[in-house]
Amino acid sequence: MQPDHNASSTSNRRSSSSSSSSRRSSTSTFDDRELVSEIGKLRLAGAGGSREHTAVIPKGRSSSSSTSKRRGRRAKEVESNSQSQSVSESDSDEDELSHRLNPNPLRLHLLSHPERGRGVFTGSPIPAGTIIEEAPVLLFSREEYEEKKLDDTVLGSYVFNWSNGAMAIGLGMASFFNHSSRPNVTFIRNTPSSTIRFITCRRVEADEELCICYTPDETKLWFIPAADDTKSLAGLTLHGIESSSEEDSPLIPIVKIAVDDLIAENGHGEQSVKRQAREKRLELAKQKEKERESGLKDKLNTRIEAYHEAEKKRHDEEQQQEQDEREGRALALQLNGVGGEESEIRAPKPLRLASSTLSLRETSRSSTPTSSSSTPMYEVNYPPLPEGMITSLPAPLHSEGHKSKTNRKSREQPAELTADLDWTEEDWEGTRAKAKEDEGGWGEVLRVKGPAERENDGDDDDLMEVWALEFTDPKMTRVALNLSKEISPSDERLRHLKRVCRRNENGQETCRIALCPLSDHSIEELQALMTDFSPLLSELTPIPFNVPASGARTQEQLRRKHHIWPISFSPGPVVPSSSALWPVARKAWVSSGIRRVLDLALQAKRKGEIPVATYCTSQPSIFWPNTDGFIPPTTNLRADSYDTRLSESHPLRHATLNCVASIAHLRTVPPFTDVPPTRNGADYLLTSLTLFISHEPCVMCSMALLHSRVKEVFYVFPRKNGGGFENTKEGGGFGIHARRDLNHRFEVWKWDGEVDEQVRKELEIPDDLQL
Ligand SMILES: C[S@@+](CC[C@H](N)C(=O)[O-])C[C@H]1O[C@@H](n2cnc3c(N)ncnc32)[C@H](O)[C@@H]1O
Repeated sequence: MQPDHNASSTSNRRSSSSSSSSRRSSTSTFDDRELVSEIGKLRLAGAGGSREHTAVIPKGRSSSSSTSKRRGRRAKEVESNSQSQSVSESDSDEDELSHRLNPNPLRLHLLSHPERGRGVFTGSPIPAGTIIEEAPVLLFSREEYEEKKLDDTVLGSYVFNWSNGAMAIGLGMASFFNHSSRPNVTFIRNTPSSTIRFITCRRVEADEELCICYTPDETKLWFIPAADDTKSLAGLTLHGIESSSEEDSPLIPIVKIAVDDLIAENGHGEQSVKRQAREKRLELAKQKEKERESGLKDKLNTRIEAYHEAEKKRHDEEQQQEQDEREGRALALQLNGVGGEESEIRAPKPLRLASSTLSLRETSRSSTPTSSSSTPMYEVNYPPLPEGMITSLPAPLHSEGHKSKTNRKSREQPAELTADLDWTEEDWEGTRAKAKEDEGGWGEVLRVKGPAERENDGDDDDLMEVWALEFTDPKMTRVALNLSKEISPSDERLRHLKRVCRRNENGQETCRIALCPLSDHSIEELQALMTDFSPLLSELTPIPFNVPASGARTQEQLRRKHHIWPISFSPGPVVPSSSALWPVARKAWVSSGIRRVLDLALQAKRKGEIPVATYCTSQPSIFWPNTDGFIPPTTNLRADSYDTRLSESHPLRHATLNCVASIAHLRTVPPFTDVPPTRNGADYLLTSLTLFISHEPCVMCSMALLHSRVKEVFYVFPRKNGGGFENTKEGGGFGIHARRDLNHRFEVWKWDGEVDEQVRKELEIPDDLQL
């Protein structure tokens, strides 16, 4: 048994163990029990130094009558001693006495399971946290273990990994705990005392098997684990308590016949038999899996049928209910002395009230001009609702209801088509000239890069630190390279780097191998890994080395960065860092948008609002990008808005959300109604539109913009806390506009030109306010 360990040596063991364990069951049960019994005695006599309960397996085979008498006596002792076998049991003399009288209070015993072989079972419930056993171990050094080829013997299935590569055979019950992926017993190795402590990790019921987890990774097991049913006792053979013969065990014939058949058929050596036995087992396992799958299919079909039946029942009930209601209404009409045509009642459909709460009133037919005026119309009057209770949801954004009246409080900012930006190229040139004169004025904008853009653009000369190995002996290259692939296989952060860097330094070729980012390991960890990997590497010391943080997108970058360390070259558009290369017209247009939102924010402040304002518009067509996949914006669609949380006493009336709502509303009125939305609410889309905003939006608003598929955003004042865009290399901020893990990206630009000091002061807002 090699819990969570020794993966390398399990594979050669796999072939042998199950068949050997089965044969063991048939031949060595008696000896095992004897051994366990002796250990039990030793420990009870105090030789093991432990006073915890120890399983005692009676020596030899007794007659079944004497066994059952002993069982009966034991059961009584257990009952009189109660179930309190927990770790915190008191140390009194009385306990000692009861312990001596009752050597197996947990009524542990071995049973043979058809698939798992022998296992430890309990006759009484055991609370969680109970120490089952403190088992002494026999230790083997790894060399001794491998040299003596213990792995190829029966013992191979019973070893625990110990510390420093040593292996241990657990005595007592330790060797008989079978594996379960949902164990009820856990174990702790105690190296100073060379013992393993087994403790229940949950309550164990009477007659349940006690199992430990050999390894959480079941692919490392050297046998095919049987289904996890620690409670199934059916057909099991008792070991130790009742007499058992080899033939009793259902395990023995199955495997024995399999192995014997193979020997008879092939006459090959032991290895071949083991291999074929394993194949046979695999076949059996596959067959079982098939059976399980077909069982699942059956179950699924049953569930589908049950679902259909339930659906049908529900449908029938609904029909019945509707029928009842129709009859009830007709009756009510008759009682009120009006014509009983059920089709004339106009009751709102979704609300169902008991018919006794209904009253009818006549309404004027004139409200429905298309109906004939001869027949009176009736509406159902519901009892009055408590005052202030909202009786309907706000109408969907793209609906008649929204345009006419809604139950929402009327908006202070009705969605209106706002004025276009007022700009000319001359303005820009003028402001630039003036800016020079005054050393102020309007300036450029800077690109705010999200994490996905920074990874790709290769537009910077940033460096990152890695651990590298440096050597001059070319023979080291292979082993060092293999180590680097082992330490950081396909590491995203190193994808742009070539692993090997060769340089001719001072007339000698020096080779460096990049191992991993510096932060991944301490030097001590790395050295330990290197020594483990190959003795050749133990002579080298890893050094921290600066390498380019990204690959190259242009020839110029390649030349520059390659000088430091060889990197990959993936030509492509570089994300510009500023507006410096833009046409003057676009700069002028953007600066007028910025001016607009600052003016609007000042107006909001005058109205007593939080001074944050937005302006959303489409780019003039002369700026439309000439790229595949560009969807032209809805031209002339423009809205502006500011924060109305204070005036509307509504926590969600942030400037950005107001602006998205205004655009959505505008799309529902002429002249933007010609293209109906594909689905309800699709009007919220800001596809290919540009948004100007005075302050960096909060995370919620940034997500709303992402959701709305905005094309680009310009803002003036960054946020210290809680902004959705700014994202530093050190990991601050969210960079919501360009993340690998989100499904839309948009450009974000920050105004880097002058802002009048007075305006800046007026528009200052506390850092902790969400915008
Ligand atoms: C440490 S021994 C456990 C006692 C063993 N059942 C016996 O009869 O001696 C480990 C062996 O038990 C068997 N075994 C343990 N857990 C099992 C499981 N969940 N399913 C099938 N066989 C299991 C395997 O043959 C394994 O090599």
